[in-house]
Amino acid sequence: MMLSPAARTQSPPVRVSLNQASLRYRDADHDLFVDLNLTLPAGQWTCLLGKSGCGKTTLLRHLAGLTDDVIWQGELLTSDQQLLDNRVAYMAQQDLLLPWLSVLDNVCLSQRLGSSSSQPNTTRAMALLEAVGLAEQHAARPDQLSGGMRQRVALARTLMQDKPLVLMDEPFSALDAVTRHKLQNLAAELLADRTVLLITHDPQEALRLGHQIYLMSGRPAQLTHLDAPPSNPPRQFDAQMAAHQQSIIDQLERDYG
Ligand SMILES: Nc1ncnc2c1ncn2[C@@H]1O[C@H](COP(=O)(O)OP(=O)(O)OP(=O)(O)O)[C@@H](O)[C@H]1O
Repeated sequence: MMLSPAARTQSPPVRVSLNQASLRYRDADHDLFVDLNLTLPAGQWTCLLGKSGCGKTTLLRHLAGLTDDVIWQGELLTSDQQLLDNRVAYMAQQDLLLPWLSVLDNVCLSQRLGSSSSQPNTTRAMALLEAVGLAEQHAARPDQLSGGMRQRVALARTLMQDKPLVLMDEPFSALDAVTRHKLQNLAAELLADRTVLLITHDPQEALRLGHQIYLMSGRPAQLTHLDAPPSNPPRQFDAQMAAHQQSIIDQLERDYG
């Protein structure tokens, strides 16, 4: 079955801006970031790199509305002036699959939990499972799967949701190189018109997928805009990208002191 981007049932792509954002965990003795500015252009992918612990996941969770243990200041604006509530698909670092549901039911979960009274689109869910290589495992429980397989289920569940803002925290980290390449292409295709923020530790992945790339570093953390290739993602990796990758690694290394 051919998979196409989910039928758009919502408003056009949304631009999301964080302005002068400062955040500190209530039990921490320092700010994680201060006066941070970030714009996620509508319908484009933004990739975020940075040393472990610098605050990337916190930033993502904050955009997802999942931080209640923080002191926060700043503005979170959308181009349509609507709140982000219920308009965010969030793929966490942990796969967060429900152990008592089958793989297929996990993929359909957001539709089951949503306000819509319509039945989950199991045909699309099965097509997504086929695309991530797990159609045969649709009736399995998550604990019967490997870590990489579980990550593929979580990705299928994210791609199943029809949300204008998609936040993904290292979504391809547990995959082998060939599967990762294939699923990067699939996600780029199916989320082509969404506003995406993707965290990755892999400069090559950021260069393949990002319309724009940021490096988060320091304490309090700052964002540095890095050049992304001018072509449209997903990009093929070539000699120019390899040179680009090395310059990103050099910049990342500076944060390790
Ligand atoms: N609930 C919490 N309460 C207090 N401190 C926290 C909490 N969650 C995270 N932190 C701290 O905030 C800092 C940033 O954590 P965060 O998970 O955002 O980093 P990260 O850049 O995503 O790291 P990684 O790349 O390893 O996932 C870390 O020092 C972490 O210990």
